[in-house]
Amino acid sequence: MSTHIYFGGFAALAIALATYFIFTGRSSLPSYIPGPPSPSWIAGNAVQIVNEQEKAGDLEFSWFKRYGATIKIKGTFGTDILMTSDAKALQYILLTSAYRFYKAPELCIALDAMGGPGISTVNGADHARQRKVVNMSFSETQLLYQSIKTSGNVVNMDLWFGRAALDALGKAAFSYDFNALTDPENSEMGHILHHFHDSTPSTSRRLRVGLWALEKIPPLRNLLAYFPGEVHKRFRHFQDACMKFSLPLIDEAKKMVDDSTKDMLSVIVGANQSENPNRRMSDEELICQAPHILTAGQGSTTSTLAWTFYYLSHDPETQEALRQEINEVIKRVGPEEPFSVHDYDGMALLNAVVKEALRLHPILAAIPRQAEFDEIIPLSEPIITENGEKIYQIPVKKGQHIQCAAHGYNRNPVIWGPDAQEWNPKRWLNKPDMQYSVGVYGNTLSFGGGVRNCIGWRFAVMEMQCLTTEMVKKFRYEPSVDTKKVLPWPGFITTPRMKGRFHEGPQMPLIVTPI
Ligand code: HEM
Repeated sequence: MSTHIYFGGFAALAIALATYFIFTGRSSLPSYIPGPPSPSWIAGNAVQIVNEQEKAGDLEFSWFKRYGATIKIKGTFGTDILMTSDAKALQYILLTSAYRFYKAPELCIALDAMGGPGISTVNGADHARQRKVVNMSFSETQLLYQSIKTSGNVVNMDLWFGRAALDALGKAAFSYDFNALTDPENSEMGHILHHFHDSTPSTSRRLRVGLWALEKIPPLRNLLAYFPGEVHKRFRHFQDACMKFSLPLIDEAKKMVDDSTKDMLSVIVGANQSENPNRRMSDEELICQAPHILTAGQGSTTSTLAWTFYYLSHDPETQEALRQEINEVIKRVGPEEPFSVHDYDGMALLNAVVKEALRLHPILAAIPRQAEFDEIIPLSEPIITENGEKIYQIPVKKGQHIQCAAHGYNRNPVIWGPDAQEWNPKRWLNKPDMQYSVGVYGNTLSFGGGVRNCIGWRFAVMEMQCLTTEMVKKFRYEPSVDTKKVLPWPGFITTPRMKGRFHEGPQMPLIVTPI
């Protein structure tokens, strides 16, 4: 049976390839847009971004430095990709145009394989419908977080933050205890998520070609269920674990008559039931929200927190100033009183530290989009052609693939100044208004932008404010001998990993001393 399926799959792939090369032109973008040479016709520059750099973003920076803020790179089978770190172009693509640029199909297929068709992978009217219902859960949620425990002198802060972020998300999103902090050995979800992105090769040529084929020949997606690979098994395990805990919660929430439980999932279920029946999410759509919230919310917050403490450990002056800021709030509100949202938002240095870590380490290296119509994209940094002409607008055709470069924009010196590559939280203390609006928090691209920006950004910021405050109040941080070997690994999401020891999972080994 499966031999027939694979044979059929390969035959369809061969036909699609032949059709593609006969009927499509090779270059979809104007020839004056500069860009790096492609090392591979099959996989293009896209594979280089993950395979040929030690630190996420370095390669893209070298291209932007050489060719300008908007460039052309190559995707699978020689297709053109427009990659931009230009503020005006990003504002146009992500905010002004809303659903005229869809999330790129390649990414939706990969995310579907992880968590099924939920809010992160649907487009257009379906996205607007799901987003409306899911949005309510984020406006009503109170942040819950665990008390802090450490086990020794050198602590893998990424592992620790991963557990804290999972438990906080479990309580706030599902009123469910994953016991990642209290019983880490037996927390199934804790284990799955800590190694979730290990070897997720958004990297290899095979994967690129596979995603290309799945995009061009949708029936091939039915074969995914038979795929034997390790990564795929991990995703299936994750989806099964999500079903196990979320199905009973959804059933219970449907029966609830009052709205006393304010976790995200029950708010989503409740909001869905009060929706016009034609606009309601189906049970399948409801079930898929849990894996999407977990995959989108846990690793991202964990890595950002790990980098925040990496920089604080290297910057004792800021660490101490932050401790003082925390102590001033404690003096004002009282030693036993919890800080309010207003207190956290009023802590200038705390927010500067969180914004600077987010700016330097966006979780998604690029936010991929695809034009749904022919478009003219405006630029603030012109392309200068070989004969010196300045180009301020680029025409793109329906179907054009675009990469909104998060690293590139977040460290673009035209926007952030000559020290854009450096850790400098003070830049946020007196920051002038920016000319273009791109992102929701500090105007970085780290939470995306526009109609499908990060729905959990406020939750993530609160979580990072709370955990950073608690951890700085109680402990002091210094780099360990291994800290300098930690690199931002450019996988499906960027995670901190030890050089040459990627397979061990995300790590941030710091010396932690109780105060
Ligand atoms: C530091 C933490 C986080 C970062 C850096 C981050 C980043 C992002 C980015 C860049 C996107 C946009 C992707 C795109 O446009 O293609 C996104 C979307 C999303 N995020 Fe986050 N995120 C974080 C935390 C969270 C949390 C805590 C949650 C849930 C509790 C969450 C839930 C989501 C969801 C559901 C989407 C899809 C929204 C949609 O497509 O409408 N994120 N996130």
